[in-house]
Amino acid sequence: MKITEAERDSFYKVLFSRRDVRREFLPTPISDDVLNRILLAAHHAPSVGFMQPWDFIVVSSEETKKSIKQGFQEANQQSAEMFESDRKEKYQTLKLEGIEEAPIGICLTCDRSRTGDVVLGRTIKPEMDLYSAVCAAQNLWLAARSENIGVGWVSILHDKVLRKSLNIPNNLEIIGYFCLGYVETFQETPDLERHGWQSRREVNNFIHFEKWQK
Ligand SMILES: Cc1cc2c(cc1C)N(C[C@H](O)[C@H](O)[C@H](O)COP(=O)(O)O)c1[nH]c(=O)[nH]c(=O)c1N2
Repeated sequence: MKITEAERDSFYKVLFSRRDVRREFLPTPISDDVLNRILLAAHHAPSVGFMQPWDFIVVSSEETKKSIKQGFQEANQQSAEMFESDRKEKYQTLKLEGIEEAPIGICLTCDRSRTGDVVLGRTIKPEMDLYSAVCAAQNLWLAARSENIGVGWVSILHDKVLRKSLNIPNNLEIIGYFCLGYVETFQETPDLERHGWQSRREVNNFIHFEKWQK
């Protein structure tokens, strides 16, 4: 199956207009059909040895979101302390989650023993299963964007908060917690760039030919 030029352009449009969303969420519900398409897209990510090591825990309960939000607030305070003066002040002005505003949260986990101990492709580099689960995260993010749904990855959370709130067994690795919701608009530039925290760097600085160069 060949991709037409128009389809290619649509794909890049989705990819380049994807944003990490924390503040623009609308309360509009996400239908089961839409959610299922997004989760199916995530499930079609590549995975080492075709392990498919992921689970997706879909959260819509306000009470659960509240307990996760509380965990975020604690972790965020702790995180702010790690930055020096000016940076710390700036950090405290950033909005770094949309846990309660987003109609749906999804926690992505990785079952490192899903297909046994010895896995094709993971024999030498054991972290490959975690990377596979992250591929599912990216698929989810892009599929959501193609549905005009914003996604925000919240990693300022201790695992124990998610384990307790979502009943996640200790043998599962927690990859991430994602906030999903329709948005009024997708910003053109990342939040961190618009708020002067970090800008996009020039891609040519990171491309090397033949050998790595300083
Ligand atoms: C693994 C991981 C973890 C996080 C993020 C991303 C990724 C990949 N990002 C989002 C991040 O800040 C964002 O992707 C960059 O700023 C670039 O912006 P766009 O995603 O292009 O909008 C993120 N953002 C945020 O507000 N709170 C968070 O806890 C996190 N955590």
